[in-house]
Amino acid sequence: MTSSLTVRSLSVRFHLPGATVHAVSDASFAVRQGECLALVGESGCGKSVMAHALMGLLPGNATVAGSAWLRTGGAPPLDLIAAPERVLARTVRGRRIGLVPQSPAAHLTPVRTARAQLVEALRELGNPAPADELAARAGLAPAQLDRYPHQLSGGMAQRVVNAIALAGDPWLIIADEPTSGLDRPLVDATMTELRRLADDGRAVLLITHDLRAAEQVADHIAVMYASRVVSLAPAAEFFAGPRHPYAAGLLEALPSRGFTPIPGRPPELTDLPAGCAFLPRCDRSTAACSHLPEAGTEPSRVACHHPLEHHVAR
Ligand SMILES: Nc1ncnc2c1ncn2[C@@H]1O[C@H](COP(=O)(O)OP(=O)(O)OP(=O)(O)O)[C@@H](O)[C@H]1O
Ligand code: NI
Repeated sequence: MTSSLTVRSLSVRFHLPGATVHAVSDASFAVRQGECLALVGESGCGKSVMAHALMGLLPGNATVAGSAWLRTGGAPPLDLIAAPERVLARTVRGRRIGLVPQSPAAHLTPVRTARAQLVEALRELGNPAPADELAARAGLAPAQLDRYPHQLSGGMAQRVVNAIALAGDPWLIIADEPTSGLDRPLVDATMTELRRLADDGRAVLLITHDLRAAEQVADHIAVMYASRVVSLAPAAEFFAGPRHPYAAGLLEALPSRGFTPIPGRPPELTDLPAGCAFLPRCDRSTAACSHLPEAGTEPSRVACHHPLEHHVAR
């Protein structure tokens, strides 16, 4: 059986005094063996919260609903949302799923060298591979590993956490902005490495603002807007002509496509409308849009009452 992660109707709420943050709403998608799914969307739309929900890393004021079934060869299927913390800690985090955290510097211990932290991860996860080898794959020279976190540039710290995420040889790699602070050649190298991991029979969930990087590596593109996955499409289709007006807007905002920003701002996640959250920014909206659009069906899903036509030959 093909290994996969299948997320169904995942919702995450944060309870604050006097307000509820709707960080992830009714998200469904799958990542299969050999595939890379890129998750894109503006800052604050819920991408990292989704990653943390899958890893069991949400804070105490969060409630989670839905399911996320992890099926990988040999091990019994596991619903990451229902699984006890003990099981996630012992069998999932670092082992079946490796997370590249979004803020590398915050995840490194200041008083120990990068090497000490990578060696510890390898030992804990029972991986006999030499630290230098893992580091080299992440684009780090052995001498750079001997530095303390404050002696690392942002790009080097990024590469250290990328290497640590792979220390347990995980089946799924969730990479949350793995290229922030990296220059183009290192972005390309990181994407090549992620592609290699997927091609080796693993799976990659890439969270990124960098659509150009996503285009290099992803098989499918999921777009989040205001806590919802509003579009999910094969990458070739997405880049040829996205059907969701928000997805189209994201592409038009790229420097290579004219740099036209989407006017307006996303709504507050404490105060989401009942209908389409993109309505106030959308030039295709009608009265129908005050009702929530259906999520659509795979392989090319578009949660919109008035999707754009696309002209890709099927
Ligand atoms: N512990 C928390 N308590 C309350 N709200 C939170 C908490 N953690 C995250 N949020 C809120 O959840 C929303 C989604 O945040 P998230 O970090 O997932 O965004 P993101 O899509 O990853 O953005 P970026 O691209 O900037 O990383 C934000 O509005 C954020 O303020
Ligand atoms: Ni984030």
